[in-house]
Amino acid sequence: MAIDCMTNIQTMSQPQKHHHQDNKEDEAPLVFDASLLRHQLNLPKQFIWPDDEKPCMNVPELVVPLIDLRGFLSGDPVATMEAARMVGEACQKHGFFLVVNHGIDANLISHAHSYMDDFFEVPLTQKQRAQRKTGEHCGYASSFTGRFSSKLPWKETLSFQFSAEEKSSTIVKDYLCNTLGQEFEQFGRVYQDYCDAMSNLSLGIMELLGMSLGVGKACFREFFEENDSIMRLNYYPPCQKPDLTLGTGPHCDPTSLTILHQDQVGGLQVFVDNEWHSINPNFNAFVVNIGDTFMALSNGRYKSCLHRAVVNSKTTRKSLAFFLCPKGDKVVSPPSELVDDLTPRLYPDFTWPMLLEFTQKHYRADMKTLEAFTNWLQQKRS
Ligand SMILES: C=C1C[C@]23C[C@@]1(O)CC[C@H]2[C@@]12CCC[C@@](C)(C(=O)O1)[C@H]2[C@@H]3C(=O)O
Ligand SMILES: O=C(O)CCC(=O)C(=O)O
Ligand SMILES: [Fe+2]
Repeated sequence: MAIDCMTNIQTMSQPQKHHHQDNKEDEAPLVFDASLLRHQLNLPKQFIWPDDEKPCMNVPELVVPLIDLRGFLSGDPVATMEAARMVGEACQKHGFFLVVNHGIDANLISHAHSYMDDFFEVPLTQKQRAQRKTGEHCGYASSFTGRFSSKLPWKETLSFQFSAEEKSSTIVKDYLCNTLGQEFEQFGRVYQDYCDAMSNLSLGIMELLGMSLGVGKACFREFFEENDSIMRLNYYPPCQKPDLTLGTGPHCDPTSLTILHQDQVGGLQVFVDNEWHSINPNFNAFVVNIGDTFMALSNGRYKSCLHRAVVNSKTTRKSLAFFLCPKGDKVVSPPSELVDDLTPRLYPDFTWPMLLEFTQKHYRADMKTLEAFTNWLQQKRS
């Protein structure tokens, strides 16, 4: 069956029912164990996506600027202005861009990918030591079986909290060691270093975003200096029917800025101009995208764009996602320079924990999240 790649946005904007609301009692809870599922001829129905959301594999490549950060990182003013201009242009269009010469050690990136196997290739029961609990966003999740009962993603994830509050925080290493055991100490160290590097890089990108919006380089850098971010390891096992399911369903990141590193397999797609486009792998580059929280901080000038990941029948795919989030007590409110009679406030003040609570409890994040969240806040406040 040929599936039209022009997706029906209306369908994707509906809030999704939670598992406990629509799971039939006579159905055994589903467990995503790739080592067992790969021997089944057919996918369990929960993984089969509706026709208008099924993936298309051969999609056009998205034209995204490749932004060279070398000049910016070494303090060259001309190169910095050019990088800021390119960032601004991409963020007004779709919110996705690539950065190269970003200063992150290639060995650290390689280790961050290879250490994923140490975790995801152990038996399910061992991974479940870190089981993500309902209502929480950290820990191990095999698909999202505990949260949703349909349109399940073909993936496993391990997520953990990062805090940039203290200079030498070991929050990532401690969490991983404490939940997975002492044998994961080196594993913990790798992701602690990786998160430290990502937090640093995101502060640099915040400078460029501030310059591009005409509010100065310090504005957003200072706002995010004490970030409480989320790191997620995405592990997509091969799937016998990749044309029926998705690795990550269409969504907009509710967070502020995402820095993603994908391996050489490919699968990331972005919805631009009513069509899905691929962002092809490039080991030297990080894929950066604006999330809903930054869209609100920019008073809607910069876009948080719908994206998804497709899977394939041959190879496991891995991606590393660092989701920059403001510290919990920071009020998300656009700088006054971005608000005037022509461009009045689009969203009310909020804090990141409020938006996180909303998306976790009430909504699967999509293009209408901020609108739905605004209505929910207004109802709650009246
Ligand atoms: C299915 C989903 C998981 C997610 C919420 C979402 O609806 C789409 C975005 C996902 C994400 C990415 C950033 C971190 C996270 C906690 C968030 O706020 O949005 C996760 C959500 C999650 O894992 O629950
Ligand atoms: O794996 C990918 O390429 C995308 C993952 C993603 O969008 C996410 O984790 O929010
Ligand atoms: Fe995402």
